[in-house]
Amino acid sequence: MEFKKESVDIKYEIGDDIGRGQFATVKRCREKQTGSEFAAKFIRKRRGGGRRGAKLEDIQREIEILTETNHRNIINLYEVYETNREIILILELVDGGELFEHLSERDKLCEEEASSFIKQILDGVEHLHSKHIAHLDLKPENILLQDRGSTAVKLIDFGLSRKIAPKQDVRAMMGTAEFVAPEVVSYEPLSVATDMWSIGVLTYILLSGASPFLGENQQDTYHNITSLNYQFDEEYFDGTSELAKDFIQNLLVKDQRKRATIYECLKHPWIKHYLNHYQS
Ligand SMILES: COc1cc(-c2ccc3ncc(-c4cccc([C@@H](O)NCCN(C)C)c4)n3n2)ccc1O
Repeated sequence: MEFKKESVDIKYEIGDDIGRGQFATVKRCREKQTGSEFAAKFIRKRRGGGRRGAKLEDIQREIEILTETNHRNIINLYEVYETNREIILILELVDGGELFEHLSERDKLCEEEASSFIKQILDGVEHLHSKHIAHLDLKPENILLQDRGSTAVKLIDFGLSRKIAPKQDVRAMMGTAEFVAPEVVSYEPLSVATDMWSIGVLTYILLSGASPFLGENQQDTYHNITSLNYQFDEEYFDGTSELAKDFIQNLLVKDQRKRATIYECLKHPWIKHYLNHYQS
């Protein structure tokens, strides 16, 4: 995708902030010609030897991934602008807020609803994994709802995503402690299976409102992850089906080769069974 050099203000009216990343701000914007609304992600470029700002190669990686993907559960990228200080991504606007803001109004979801949300996340992740793309930052704030009152899910923030060919050795220490897989904590090779662990953590939280590995501090959280220190507390999981727990247990597996794949998850009865009752 070409990086347009003219000012973004010619075509778009820039609105309020809707979200912030490490080196980026996401703002609402409106195309002047049509009145259509979009999200504009302003990413500060790293300049000189400094550490502030995003590396151009990381920005380009997200753009390549967003350009290659085309799926209803993955955010759509329309245009890219470049100034000497910033790269600006013009993206599909997602107005429903974070899935977990929706959850916080409910404390926890019934299994049909949780299964429907997870099914949509699985559909988006299946599209990524079929192209050997790992998201590597699947966490609640990167799962948005299309509109208020909608149950349509969109995955955002591909800032840490990587194309990882099978057998390729990619290591990195990144992501948010609560959701990272043991191989991230131990700085071992990552793969698309790293996303599957995060889906296990997300499912656990959607069903219980509790976070399986969260400790007093990052150290404790990492230790809980590498020692598989989690349980289905009766206090939170009373009444949760064995199928749902089996789905989670197939994902919170230390050896990534033994972890359920996206394809196995899509065939799991906890996903298939509820599909009939609760079309997303
Ligand atoms: C943050 O990085 C990305 C954001 C987006 C993106 C695209 C469309 C879009 N519409 C709305 C949002 C967005 C981004 C961040 C936060 C929020 C908002 O839901 N969070 C509300 C804050 N909450 C704590 C009140 C909404 N986005 N974010 C896409 C790619 C990215 O790498």
